[in-house]
Amino acid sequence: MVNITTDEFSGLKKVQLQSAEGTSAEIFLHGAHVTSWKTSKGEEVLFVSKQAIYKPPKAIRGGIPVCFPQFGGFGPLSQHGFARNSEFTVSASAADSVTLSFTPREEQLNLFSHPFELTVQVRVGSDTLEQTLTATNTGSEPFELTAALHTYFRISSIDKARVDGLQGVDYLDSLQEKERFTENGASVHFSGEVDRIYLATPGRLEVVDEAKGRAVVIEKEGFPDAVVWNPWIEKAAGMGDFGDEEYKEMVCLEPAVAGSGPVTLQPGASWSAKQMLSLRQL
Ligand SMILES: O=P(O)(O)OC[C@H]1O[C@@H](O)[C@H](O)[C@@H](O)[C@@H]1O
Repeated sequence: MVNITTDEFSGLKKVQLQSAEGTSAEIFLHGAHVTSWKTSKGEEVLFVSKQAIYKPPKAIRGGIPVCFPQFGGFGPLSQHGFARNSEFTVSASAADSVTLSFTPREEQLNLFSHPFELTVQVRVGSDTLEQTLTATNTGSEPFELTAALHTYFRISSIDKARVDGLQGVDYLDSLQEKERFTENGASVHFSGEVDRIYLATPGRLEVVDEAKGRAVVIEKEGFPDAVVWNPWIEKAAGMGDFGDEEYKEMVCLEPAVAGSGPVTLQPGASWSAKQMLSLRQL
């Protein structure tokens, strides 16, 4: 049975999930946007800005925005596509999982003339969260898509956090006109703005939080790339829905179809990709 409630703060509809062991998540119908994933001990793993604006069509700052049918500026649409700005409906549910679906409205089809259905399935397990995107081309012509699960992880302090698993991987540096570099370090550390698209990465990456004594393990399928982002001081100050100091509390690690090239979806065909999040104590 689906548990749809009205969020007290924003007045928006959201779905709450709980696993048998007590892991929980909440997902707003606006954007199929996961805004909370709590361990069975009640500890929040995701970051949401205290200044997030809960006014559709604005996307919520934090949690896991769904970037579709475009990631970033890889296409003609505005940044990250329009799924994160759109209302979804519940198409299936259980206590520990929900499937939300979305088809573009007429004005969106004027911008992106390819009808599709997008579903986002979210499932919680014992200290895990699994999220699957599935897109079906319901039109009569092939189209190209890029996408990401733009996951904001809460960390205790940016100087004690790192991303592991990217050594030897090439990346496009979005701060240097997408120039291509190779990651030499065993870990990505943060001491300034970082905005990189790592290409064809391993399927398992980690956001390690030394101060918390834990790592979030990100396993991904169908998303070749991974974006690492922290806005740092200046960009944080320029964002109206993000606190000036909040860059210290978050790291984005985003499984993506981006720099490795778009996926082409033939008429009637479906594309699916997912991330599985779990925890590892250090
Ligand atoms: O402000 P937005 O549209 O949510 O985007 C946030 C960031 O998202 C990241 O994925 C991009 O790589 C950054 O360049 C961008 O600044």
